[in-house]
Amino acid sequence: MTEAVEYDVVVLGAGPAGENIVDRTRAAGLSTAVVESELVGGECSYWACIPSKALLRPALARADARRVPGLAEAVAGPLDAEAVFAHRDYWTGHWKDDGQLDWLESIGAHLHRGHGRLHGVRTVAVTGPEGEHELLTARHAVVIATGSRAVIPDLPGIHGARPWTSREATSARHVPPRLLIVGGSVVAAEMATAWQALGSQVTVLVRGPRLLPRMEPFAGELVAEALREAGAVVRTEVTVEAVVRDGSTGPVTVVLEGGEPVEGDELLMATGRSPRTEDIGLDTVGLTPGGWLDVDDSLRVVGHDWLYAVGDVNHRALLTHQGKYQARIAGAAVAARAAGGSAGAGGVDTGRWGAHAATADTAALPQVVFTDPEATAVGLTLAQAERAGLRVRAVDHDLGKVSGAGLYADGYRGRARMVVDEDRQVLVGATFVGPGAAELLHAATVAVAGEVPVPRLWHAVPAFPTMSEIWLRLLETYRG
Ligand SMILES: Cc1cc2nc3c(=O)[nH]c(=O)nc-3n(C[C@H](O)[C@H](O)[C@H](O)COP(=O)(O)OP(=O)(O)OC[C@H]3O[C@@H](n4cnc5c(N)ncnc54)[C@H](O)[C@@H]3O)c2cc1C
Ligand SMILES: NC(=O)c1ccc[n+]([C@@H]2O[C@H](COP(=O)([O-])OP(=O)(O)OC[C@H]3O[C@@H](n4cnc5c(N)ncnc54)[C@H](O)[C@@H]3O)[C@@H](O)[C@H]2O)c1
Repeated sequence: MTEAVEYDVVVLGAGPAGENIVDRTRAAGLSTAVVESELVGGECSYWACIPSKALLRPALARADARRVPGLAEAVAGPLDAEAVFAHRDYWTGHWKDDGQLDWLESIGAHLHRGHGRLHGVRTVAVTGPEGEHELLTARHAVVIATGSRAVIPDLPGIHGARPWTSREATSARHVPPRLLIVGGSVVAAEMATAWQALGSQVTVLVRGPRLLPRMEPFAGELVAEALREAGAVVRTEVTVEAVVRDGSTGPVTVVLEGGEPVEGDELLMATGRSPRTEDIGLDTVGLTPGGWLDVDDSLRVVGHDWLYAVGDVNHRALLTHQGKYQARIAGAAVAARAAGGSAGAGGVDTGRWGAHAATADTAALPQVVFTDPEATAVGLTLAQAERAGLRVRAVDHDLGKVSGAGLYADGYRGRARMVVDEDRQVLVGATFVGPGAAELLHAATVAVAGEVPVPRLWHAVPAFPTMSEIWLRLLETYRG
């Protein structure tokens, strides 16, 4: 081990959350090093958001075009899978991180390639690609941004069956004739949409009663309906008991409870994530390896005033934009504390919606699921608001009844809901499901995070004829 190199801040993991904390702490004038064991840009850039959206965009564009009179006939044919893969490969930078390295250099951050582990308080040990060792110390903070990985449940036969995880599902170079997907949440719904459009016969095996269980029930129902119309099989309330695959290239069989076999050519396990914390030296600072990291609202690990955790690893919200938000908040908090501010005193504001509190993680969390139809939501669902003890009223409206939606697509199908806190007269949640609904979401995020009073929303006039007129219909329904 060579002599320790000292920085103000050391970041473990250069995914979107890690990159953003580097950016914020550098902007505050702190010296920052980041340790990365794979590719700078993280899961999101190479095996998650970016490649999945590159695969989905042609599928959604074709679905939209097929609903436009005068255009539908021109897009009746199959997608050109090779061209779609080439588009995906371009967006992942062909799984090289050169572009991100240029950016790190341009902001004066130091990259240490290798596997990082905590080595006691404010210290990180790095094992490089050739087995070389480095020791980094941090004057102010160490930030853990090591993300998450796919979980494969321990079913009989599963490992010999070489299932796909989200990594293979986003980077595959061939279209399997039959793709089985186990899971019913976001990865399952998006990958079913993409691969069915690319030409696979997709079967989704959902343990629960519907797709997208964290959203309003109508979201999963509309997405399942559309998947079925596209030719996919969506089965709910089924339990997978075992997986069988003989040989290296043969078909794979999923055995359901009761013994029913379901055969496919590939199997995607879209069954959730676990934190990458089992081998990052947590035990050297009194924390338990392998778990999600418990943080306060300024993203500081509970009980450690020098240790922060941002992004998936803290389990507050497993979304890129939210990890980046946390990184902006934590970066500002690290800088304020380094400048001498302390909690409750000058410079550090950890109150609700304060500069150093990630309040939106719990009060205004937005998500877009890029299925056909798109399923988008911010804040609380009706059920979540009721569970939180709020006195709420939900109002729904058919999105297809708005002129903008009708013009967008023939036979437009979609639905919207807003959840109003009756005591405070503000929105605490909103959901829009329909083709093109992704771009409706941010207005709702502003209304929820801004706690805009419902009477004031009447003065936010949506342009005619856009889909945003759904806001007027929701307000009218609410007024009765
Ligand atoms: C298929 C799929 C699609 C998704 N699509 C979206 C989407 O459209 N929108 C969205 O908001 N979210 C999406 N997500 C979620 C999103 O990918 C994650 O929330 C996001 O990547 C988390 O960022 P992160 O920086 O916390 O972690 P990661 O992106 O996982 O990055 C962590 C980095 O840390 C590195 N690392 C780990 N351990 C060490 C160590 N010991 N030493 C050094 N380096 C280490 C890793 O190599 C990695 O580069 C998707 C997820 C999946 C699986
Ligand atoms: N567009 C987006 O924003 C986007 C896209 C993809 C992923 N993500 C994020 O990535 C994270 C991971 O997504 P995900 O869908 O992999 O995980 P998830 O945790 O959202 O859902 C996992 C699902 O798998 C099911 N499951 C678990 N074990 C099972 C088993 N043995 N048999 C059958 N079903 C089982 C669970 O019931 C659950 O519904 C999520 O937090 C998601 O928000 C976001």
